[in-house]
Amino acid sequence: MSFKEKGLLVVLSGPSGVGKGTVCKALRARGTHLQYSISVTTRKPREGEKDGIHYFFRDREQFQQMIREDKLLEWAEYVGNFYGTPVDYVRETINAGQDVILEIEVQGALQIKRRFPEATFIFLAPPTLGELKKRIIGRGTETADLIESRMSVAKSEMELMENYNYVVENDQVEKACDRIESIVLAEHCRVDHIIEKYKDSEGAD
Ligand SMILES: Nc1nc2c(ncn2[C@@H]2O[C@H](COP(=O)(O)OP(=O)(O)O)[C@@H](O)[C@H]2O)c(=O)[nH]1
Ligand SMILES: Nc1ncnc2c1ncn2[C@@H]1O[C@H](COP(=O)(O)OP(=O)(O)O)[C@@H](O)[C@H]1O
Repeated sequence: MSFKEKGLLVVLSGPSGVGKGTVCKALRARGTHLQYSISVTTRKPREGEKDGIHYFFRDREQFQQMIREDKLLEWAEYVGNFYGTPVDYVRETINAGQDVILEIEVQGALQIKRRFPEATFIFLAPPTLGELKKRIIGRGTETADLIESRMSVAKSEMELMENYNYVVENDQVEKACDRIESIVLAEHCRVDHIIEKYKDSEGAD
């Protein structure tokens, strides 16, 4: 019997500074079987960042046009810049049977929850709020004022944890990667995913 299995949409989110970027980079380095969506942003490229590799860098007018043309699965304004996920890539990759991971902030994750509830939502959590603060300070990208406002945003973002299917503590990067890999494996065996797979295969021998 042959059947076509759709890929999963995995949404990895959590407060700024928790380590989303670091964990995604480590998953890539491991060669974990996931496809990484490239977001569109209006923020300026940082040194070493390339268009079409790290982000699609666009101006505000181009971004607004993508919203009008319904080309974004979700989008959010974050610290004065816009970020969004191109919908075509996600749809095509999932339909081709491959799993896609999105590394996005929490507002965007909540939009996906409304539009695409069957996605797998993983909240990356810090071991403690004190540790989160240390990481934000350690990254050195924020001024003292901004650190306090990031922390108050982070506290309210922590309360959104209940909207997710899984919480992964990012105590150690490699352990967090192990947990995410286990979740993806388990999601492929979920009964509703399997039933969908057989429905889609009706008529196949
Ligand atoms: N909603 C949404 N958030 C995104 C998207 N792409 C990146 N982000 C988030 O935007 C935030 C800022 O990203 P970035 O400017 O690259 O800075 P950094 O990740 O904090 O170093 C991070 O929390 C990202 O996870 C997207 O397509 N949609
Ligand atoms: N498990 C971890 N233990 C200690 N430091 C970490 C861990 N994960 C990430 N970090 C550090 O925390 C800071 C924020 O990580 P980053 O990936 O930029 O967060 P985010 O993408 O969620 O904003 C970085 O300096 C990173 O090296």
